[in-house]
Amino acid sequence: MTQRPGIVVTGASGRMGQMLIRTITASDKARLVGAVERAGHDWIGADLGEAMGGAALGIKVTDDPLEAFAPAQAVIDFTAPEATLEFATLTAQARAVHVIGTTGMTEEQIARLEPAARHAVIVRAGNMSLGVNLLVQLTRKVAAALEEDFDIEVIEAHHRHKVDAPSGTALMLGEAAAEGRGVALADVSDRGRDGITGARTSGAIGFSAVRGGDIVGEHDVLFAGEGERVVLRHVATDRAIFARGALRAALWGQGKAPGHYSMVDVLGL
Ligand SMILES: NC(=O)C1=CN([C@@H]2O[C@H](COP(=O)(O)OP(=O)(O)OC[C@H]3O[C@@H](n4cnc5c(N)ncnc54)[C@H](O)[C@@H]3O)[C@@H](O)[C@H]2O)C=CC1
Ligand SMILES: O=C(O)C1=N[C@H](C(=O)O)C[C@H](O)C1
Repeated sequence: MTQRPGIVVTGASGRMGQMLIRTITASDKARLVGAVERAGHDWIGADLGEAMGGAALGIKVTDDPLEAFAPAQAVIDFTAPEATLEFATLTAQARAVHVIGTTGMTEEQIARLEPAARHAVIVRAGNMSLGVNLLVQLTRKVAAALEEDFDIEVIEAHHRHKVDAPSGTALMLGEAAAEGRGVALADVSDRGRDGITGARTSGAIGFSAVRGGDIVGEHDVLFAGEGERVVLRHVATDRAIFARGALRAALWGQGKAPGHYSMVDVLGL
């Protein structure tokens, strides 16, 4: 029997890091082989399980990704843009699959992933859940079916700790709506209205972000016409949906040709 792939989680103490660790340790398809946190974090050197308030796991949290990635077949990374860029280089050197959930990356930062994707598999998505990736497909179809007199607005809500806006998911939905309409999102995107904005620009795709409390993640794509509205909605109530998707991506990527893939590839949508 082939050995279960060994997985390292970066950002181990984070909201997603801890959810990923629980998901991987509960899985019979993968092994957790390492946990990385940023230098100076008070978990460095501690046993991961004990740091999470449970039984020892026999894995020490480290701030040395090079050493941690050496035995790994996959790295699951939900951290921050510059950290993810560093991890991409090191994951490619280890020839491991890099699953990237980090959002808030600029176009320039995304382009900097390409050298790594020439040597290893990268699976990157602003949302790893099955439901959102289905919603992306539906958004493209509805946008293609409706005329431009239906105004498109993407409305998202997240917890008070989220640092980027619009969310990665909102941008995926906006991209899908723009593709459905046959336009480039950069040409029609309308963000952050404030003050005397003037009337809505015809053909714009608008974005609004709500931040508060412990909201896991909610996304509406509103198609507002004269006399009717269509609303496509996804509501996440448990971060486990993202962790399950990320683990699925790490397993899917084993043995695949190097390249930059998305959850649409993983899910076969
Ligand atoms: N694609 C998806 O399905 C999802 C993506 N996300 C994204 O994942 C990212 C993390 O989200 P949360 O877990 O809520 O944030 P968080 O702030 O709870 O966790 C981030 C963790 O990364 C660590 N970190 C930062 N720099 C690091 C470095 N250089 N080395 C090692 N660790 C480092 C931080 O110390 C922290 O523990 C965000 O960009 C968020 O938008 C979140 C949920 C789902
Ligand atoms: O930061 C979060 O929490 C989430 N981030 C992702 C995003 O930016 O869309 C996915 C999910 O909505 C939760």
